[in-house]
Amino acid sequence: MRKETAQSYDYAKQLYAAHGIDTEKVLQELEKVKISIHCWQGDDVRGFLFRDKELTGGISVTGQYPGAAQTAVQLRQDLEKALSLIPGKHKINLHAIYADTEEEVDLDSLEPKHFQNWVNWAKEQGLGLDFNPTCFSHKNSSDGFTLSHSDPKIRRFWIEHCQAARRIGAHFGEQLGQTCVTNIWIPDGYKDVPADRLAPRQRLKASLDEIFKEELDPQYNLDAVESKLFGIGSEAYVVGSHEFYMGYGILNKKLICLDSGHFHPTEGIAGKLSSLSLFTEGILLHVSRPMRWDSDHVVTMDDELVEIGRELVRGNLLDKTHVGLDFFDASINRIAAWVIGTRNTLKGILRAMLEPIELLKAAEHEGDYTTRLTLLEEFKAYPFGAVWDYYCESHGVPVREEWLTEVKTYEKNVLLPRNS
Ligand SMILES: C[C@H](O)[C@H](O)[C@@H](O)C(=O)CO
Ligand SMILES: [Mn+2]
Repeated sequence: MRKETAQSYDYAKQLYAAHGIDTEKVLQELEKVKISIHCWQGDDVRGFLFRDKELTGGISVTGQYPGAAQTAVQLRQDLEKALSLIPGKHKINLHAIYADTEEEVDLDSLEPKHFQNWVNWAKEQGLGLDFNPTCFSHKNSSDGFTLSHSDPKIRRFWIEHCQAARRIGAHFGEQLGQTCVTNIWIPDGYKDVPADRLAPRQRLKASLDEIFKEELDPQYNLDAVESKLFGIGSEAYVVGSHEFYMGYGILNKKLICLDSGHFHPTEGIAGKLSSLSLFTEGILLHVSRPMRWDSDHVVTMDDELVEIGRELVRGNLLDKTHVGLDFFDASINRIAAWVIGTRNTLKGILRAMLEPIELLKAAEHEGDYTTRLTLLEEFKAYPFGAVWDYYCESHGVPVREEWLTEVKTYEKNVLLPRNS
């Protein structure tokens, strides 16, 4: 441990201790937080199954930064690099299109064997895996509808894909000894105001009932459902809205996924966590950064991230919440994107753990809002960065922006040659 890191940490430790905050305990708690890092930042959501297919489903990646992973081997190599720059042990979130197989296989016929290379790798690295059926970028989703499609044949295809995905998820959980969260998101919706909002929702509900009919051991697989307000081409109506999935998830004991980019442009998700936690089996977060729309910018230390961290920590919700990321930016180095977004998410949680929660709650309880505001504001300048640096260094990962040098070297030696 470098002298300056240890000294700054000791100073910070004393400052926090004066308010009853035990930084050693806080870091033990932070150690338990696993972030589910989405693989799709590494290759702009292309996957390996249908590489000639354009990205559809009302989502979009912009930017032309060189060095995107072209193969599963490259993607794993890039993830390893990113993981080496992030403190703690985490999970990797795969989409079905990331099957690593020589076989020509369609989404409805996917099996665990098509992901065995991922499982072997995750075992070697001590990582967990999460999973998602890919209900977009496919010929059967070309008109924007999948599980709520009016054609029963198309619906059947997507039902079978989601059923297959859950089995793959359970396989991950069983093989890796860490529960896999399998999350269903579909793009279904209309560009313009529909005449019938109900029928597609009835069909979606029936499809989900079929998908979840097979009982899977919750120790291996947990199901989640993800809503959205609008996408490109589904501006007027999305079948799987927040209200739809909130009802479905509560009634059917599924995790509800909140993606921070999937609500009204000024609506945050932090304030929803306490309410949801009272009624749901659990929550899945897709921490993202919407800019004017669901633009999936890299997560930064903005007010929303700070609030999400606070709600998770103050409400003791970390045990009930699976914290995943969801952004894809091709205008910057993709490994840097993972590192910035994941380190920020951990830092947001750490910052919240280092606030004088009991003092704040007591002040609020007594109606002493002056003390509440004073503490909140003064703690913004407390040296949480010194505690973070200590955490990074004690985990053998670079402190502060030092990690960038490693990413730049990797870019020169590994990423840029991919494009030559
Ligand atoms: C790749 C997508 O971002 C992901 O499946 C989904 O979670 C989403 O957020 C779509 O907007
Ligand atoms: Mn999402």
